[in-house]
Amino acid sequence: MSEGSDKQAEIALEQRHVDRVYARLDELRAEAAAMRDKSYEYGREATPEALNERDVMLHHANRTLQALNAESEGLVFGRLDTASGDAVHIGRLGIRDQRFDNLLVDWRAPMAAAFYQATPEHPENVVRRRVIRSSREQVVDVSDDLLDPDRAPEDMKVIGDGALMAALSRSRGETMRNIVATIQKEQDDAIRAPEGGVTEITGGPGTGKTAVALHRAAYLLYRDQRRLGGPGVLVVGPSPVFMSYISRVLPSMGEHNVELRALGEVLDGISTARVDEPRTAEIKGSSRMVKVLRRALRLPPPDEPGELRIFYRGAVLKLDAEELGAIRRRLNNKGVPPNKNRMKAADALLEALWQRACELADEHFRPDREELITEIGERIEFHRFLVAWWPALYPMQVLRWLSDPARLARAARKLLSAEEVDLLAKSWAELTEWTVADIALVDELRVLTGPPPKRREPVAEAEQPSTEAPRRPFNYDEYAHVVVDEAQDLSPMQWRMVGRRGKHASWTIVGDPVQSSWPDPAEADTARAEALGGQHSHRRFTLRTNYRNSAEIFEVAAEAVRDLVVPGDLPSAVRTTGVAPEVREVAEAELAGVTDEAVRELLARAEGTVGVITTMARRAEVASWLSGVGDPRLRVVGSLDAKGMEYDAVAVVDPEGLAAESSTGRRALYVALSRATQLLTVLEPR
Ligand SMILES: Nc1ncnc2c1ncn2[C@@H]1O[C@H](COP(=O)(O)OP(=O)(O)OP(=O)(O)O)[C@@H](O)[C@H]1O
Repeated sequence: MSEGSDKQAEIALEQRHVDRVYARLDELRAEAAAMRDKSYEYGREATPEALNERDVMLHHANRTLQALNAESEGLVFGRLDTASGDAVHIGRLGIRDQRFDNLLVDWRAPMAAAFYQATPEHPENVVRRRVIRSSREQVVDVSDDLLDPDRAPEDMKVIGDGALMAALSRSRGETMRNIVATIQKEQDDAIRAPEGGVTEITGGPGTGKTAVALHRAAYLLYRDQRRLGGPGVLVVGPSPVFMSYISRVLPSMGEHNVELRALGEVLDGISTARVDEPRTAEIKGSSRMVKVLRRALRLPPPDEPGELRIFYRGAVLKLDAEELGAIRRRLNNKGVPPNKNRMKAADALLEALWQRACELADEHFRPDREELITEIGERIEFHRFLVAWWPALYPMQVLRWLSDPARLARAARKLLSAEEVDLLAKSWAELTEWTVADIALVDELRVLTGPPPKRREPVAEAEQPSTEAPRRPFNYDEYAHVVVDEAQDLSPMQWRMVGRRGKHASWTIVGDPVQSSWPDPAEADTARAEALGGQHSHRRFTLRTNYRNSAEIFEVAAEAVRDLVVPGDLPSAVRTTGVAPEVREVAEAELAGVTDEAVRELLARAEGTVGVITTMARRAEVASWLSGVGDPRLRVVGSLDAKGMEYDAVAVVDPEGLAAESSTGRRALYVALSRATQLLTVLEPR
């Protein structure tokens, strides 16, 4: 038989199994739906036992349905043939037939581990590993690795090779796909590492860090649904664009109970994607801000009343600015969050008024302490004063007050330079929308001020809490596991914010120091260590193969940072396409026209997405050059939004400008140049 007809025969063989799996899947769906309907019946009886039973049934039925209804494409993707002659099919979920025999083994089950772990050197009882590729319910291809030729039966067929290469060469769509069929051994080691403590995954661009982190989340949820499922898993990533790009990976594996948040969306009730100029973001992210904010809270409110004057039984009791200042200092020194100190503030004022009354006492005026305190304490004018002098503090308002350079300079004395104060004050004075770096400051202030009285913060229209109520309590901090992607870019203030969400969590931390856009890694490391608390167990995995870029593209990207790193820090790209990137110098006046032309050419040549990456400052300008293109596969992004993203073809416009704009220079360029899977064009203004 020819290789072609052998392959058709093997495809037909697998199709028969796949048909059985889908038929059984239909049965299981029907059973789960029936169970859900039955649980409603139970509810009608309304006894506490029946209601409890109903809730358990309903929860179970809904979870099962959710898992069974996950994207059905590629449900069965692998098969292992063992030395003892058994065949095991591997899939995105586990399915048993009516006799309870395995029709499909979940990729996360121990039985499936050999699919990822077996190598010709250590075949682990596996003779042949097969990757099955399907389109909907139709098997279209099989691809085999023969791991143990000596133990293979005579008639065993081995078809084609390179399931991984085929997967990597395929064009990319809007969203990231799961990689369950082709997870590589070094990746699988990180995915299946124990849950507790901190698991750190590093590696260069395209080594699959994000993919591995998401598959690890799915794996951990599968292995310990009870511990992780309730408290939940949080995944934090750089931008909303990125979160949307990775949003389908977990649901495609049947996992819905994972919260995905960009750094500008971590705090409940407010979300932003706006970024500051690098220098401003750097100051806002620095841990010096903790002290600045602490001090800012101790300052009197901007419209603080200058004196307190109360008429009491013919006497005028007066506290002047100096006396009020001394009372404020004493209250501040107690270290209690100001919103929790409001009663104490009232008591301190009344006590000072009593002292004043004592000083004024004579034969006509004989004040009584209890009487004075009760009477003045109930007066509306006293309360008006208190509200103005010691107002309830709302984090966003406190931050907005710092747009006054004099006020900020007081809070930042000896912490920020005059130039830094100006930059920050200006950024808040010109505020139309909060920035991503502000969110961590607002979160810090939330803790420092303490909870304000239960009245909605007077926020501007754009900052109104989103109407979509979070499923968990506001600013929930009980996640059982937190995944941080692109961790190299978190500022110290952002580490503090994320750390608050995982007080009792185990962690998966994913990043690449070489791609860092944070200028002071040591400061961020300290904040990170604090955020992770006293986690003792710490394991580290390094991924060394770049699966995204063609070798030709990665060669150009690596050039940008070659002299900044040791050779071992750069991954090796495994796939050659024979297509060299195009690097062109263009006169500035012609840049718009040439960009338009180059992008149209990339769209014509690439099957999937095309990304145009430029400086943050020129984003809108470059987008306007391309407004006539009108192809939904085209994306124009600034360098920061390109973090973690991937496109089939990329045009990098103004690479030198991009490096110059970032505080980490060529590292930012390295990120931009390493986004393409197939084609890269670089346009450098002359
Ligand atoms: N084992 C694999 N099989 C198939 N595709 C893979 C595999 N590993 C990684 N990929 C693909 O390689 C690309 C890069 O993966 P990913 O985005 O996770 O890399 P990364 O290390 O996070 O990159 P960066 O640091 O540049 O953000 C993705 O398209 C991913 O699906």
